[in-house]
Amino acid sequence: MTSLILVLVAVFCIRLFKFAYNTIWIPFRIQNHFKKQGVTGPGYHPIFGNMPEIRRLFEEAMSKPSPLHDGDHDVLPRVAPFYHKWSNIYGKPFLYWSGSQPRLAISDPDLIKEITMNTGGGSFDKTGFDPKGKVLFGQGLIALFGQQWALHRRILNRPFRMERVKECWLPDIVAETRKMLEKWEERRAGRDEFEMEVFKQLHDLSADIISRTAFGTFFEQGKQIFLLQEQQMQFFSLAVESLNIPGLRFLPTKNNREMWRLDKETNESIRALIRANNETREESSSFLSLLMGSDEEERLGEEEIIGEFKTFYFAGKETAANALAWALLLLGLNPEWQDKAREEVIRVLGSNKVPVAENLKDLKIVNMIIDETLRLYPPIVMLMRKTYKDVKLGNINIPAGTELYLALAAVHHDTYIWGNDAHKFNPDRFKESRKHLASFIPYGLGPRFCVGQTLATIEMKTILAMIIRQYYLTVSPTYVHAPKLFISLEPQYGVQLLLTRTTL
Ligand code: HEM
Repeated sequence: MTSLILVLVAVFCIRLFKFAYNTIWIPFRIQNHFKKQGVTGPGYHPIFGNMPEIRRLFEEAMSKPSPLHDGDHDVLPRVAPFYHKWSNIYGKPFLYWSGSQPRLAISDPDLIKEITMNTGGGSFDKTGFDPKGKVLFGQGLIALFGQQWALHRRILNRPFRMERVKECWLPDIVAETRKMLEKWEERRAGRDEFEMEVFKQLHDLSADIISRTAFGTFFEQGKQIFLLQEQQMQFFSLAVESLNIPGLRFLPTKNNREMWRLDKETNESIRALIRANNETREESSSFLSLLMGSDEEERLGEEEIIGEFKTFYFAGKETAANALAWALLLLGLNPEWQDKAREEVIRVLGSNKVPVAENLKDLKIVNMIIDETLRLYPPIVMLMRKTYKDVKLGNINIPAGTELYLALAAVHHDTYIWGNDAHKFNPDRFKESRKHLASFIPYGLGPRFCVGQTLATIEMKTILAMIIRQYYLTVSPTYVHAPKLFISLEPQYGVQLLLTRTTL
C-alpha cells in the first residue's frame, strides 16, 4: 500500500514538474530570448497568457460603434484591438501569448513576404488547424499540409482557372444577380427611392452563386447546405470565444451535440448530392462534376470532396459577400467615385447591359474600387503561420514552435506604406502598380494564396457593375458603422442604403 502511495506521489510530482516546466520555465525563457533581441510585449501570464486581456479588449471595442469621422476608415481598433494597443506601446514586431504558446505579431511587408513565400518549405508553415474548425472546413485545402495539400491544390486549381471561370461560371453569376435585382425592383414598387439592407442580400446572392457553380442543376438541394453551415458558424464562433479547456470539445454539452448533429447532416447532404451527380452522369461545368471527372490518377475520394465542399461554401461565400457590402457602402459615401464607375460601366458594357467575358478586363475603375475596398476592409484580417525550425527572420532569431500573427489589416492601413491618408478611400492609389508585393495582400501570398481569387474577382466586378448600372446609392441615416471580426470582417449591423433607379 505504502509503495502504491509512493508511486502515485512520484507520478503526481513528475506531472506537476512537467506542467510548471511547460507553463512557467519555457515561456519565461522564450520571453527572455526575445527581450535580449529588443522584442518585448505585454508579458507572459502563466496558463492563459494574454488571452483574457485580448478577450476584454475585443468586448470593449465591440461595445460601441465607431463613427466615420471625416471619412476615416481605420478598422484596427475594432478588428484587432490588441494589435492596435500593443504595437503602439511595444513597437513592431511584439510578442504576446495565446495560453503558453508564444506569438510574434508582424506587420513588416518584407518579413511577411519572406514567411508567406516560404510557407511549406520546412521553416514556416500554417499553424495546425483548431480542431473545432473541422466542422466548417472539413479536411479541405485550408486545413491540409504537405503532399496531401499539394495534391488537393493541383486538383482544385483546374476548376478555378480564369478561362473556365469566365466561360462556365460568369453566365451563372449574371443570371443570379439579375434575379436579385428583379426582387429589388419588386421591393421598389415604383417609388423613386427606397431603403435596402444590402449585406443580407449580398450574402444570399453569394450563396446562390456558390450553390449554382458548385452543384449545377442540384442547386436547390445545395442551398440547404448553406443553412446548415450558417447555423454551424454560430456554434463555431461560440466555441472559439469560450475558454480553451482541453477535452471540452469531446464532451456531449448542448452546443457540442448540436454541432455534431449539424456536421452529420451537412456531410450526409453533400454525400447525397455527390451520389446523385454520379448517377445522372450529366455533362456539367459545375465544380462537383469537374472534381469528380478529374484525371483518374489524381482523384479525390468522397470524404475528401466533402471536405472541399465545406471549405468552398465557407471560404467562397463569406469573403466575397462581405467585400461587396463594404464596396457598396464606400460607393454610397463617395458619390464622385460612384459616378466615375457608372460612366465606365456604361461605356464598357455598351448595349450588352450585363458583363460578358471580354468586358471584364476593361472595368478598370471598378477594379480599382474593389482593390481599395479590400485594402480598407480586408475580409481576412490576419494570416497565421508557425516556425517549425529555429529561423532567422530579418534581425530576429525565432525559436521553433513560435506562432506568427501576420497583421494583414495593419499592413493595409500603415501610413508609412500608404501615406497620411492611409485610412481614407482613394481608389486612385491603385492606378499605378504596387510599391511592394506584400503591401497589399487581401488574397494572401506564396503557395497558399487564395485558390478562389479569380472567381471572387469576377464575381465582385460583375455584381458591382450590375448594381451601379441600375441604382444610385446613398448611405441611409439608419446605418451604424461598426466593422466586426466574425471569422471574416463584416458590418455588425448590416449596410443600409437608399437606392434610386437610374434611367438606364
Ligand atoms: C474577396 C474574396 C476572398 C478573399 C479576400 C479571400 C482571402 C483568402 C486568403 C487571405 C487566403 C490565404 C490564407 C492563408 O494564407 O493562410 C485564402 C485562401 C483560400 N481561399 Fe480565399 N478569399 C476569397 C474568396 C474565395 C473564394 C470565392 C473561394 C472559393 C470558392 C476561396 C477559397 C479559398 C481556399 C480553398 C483557400 C485555401 C488555399 C490553400 O490553402 O491552398 N476564397 N483566401
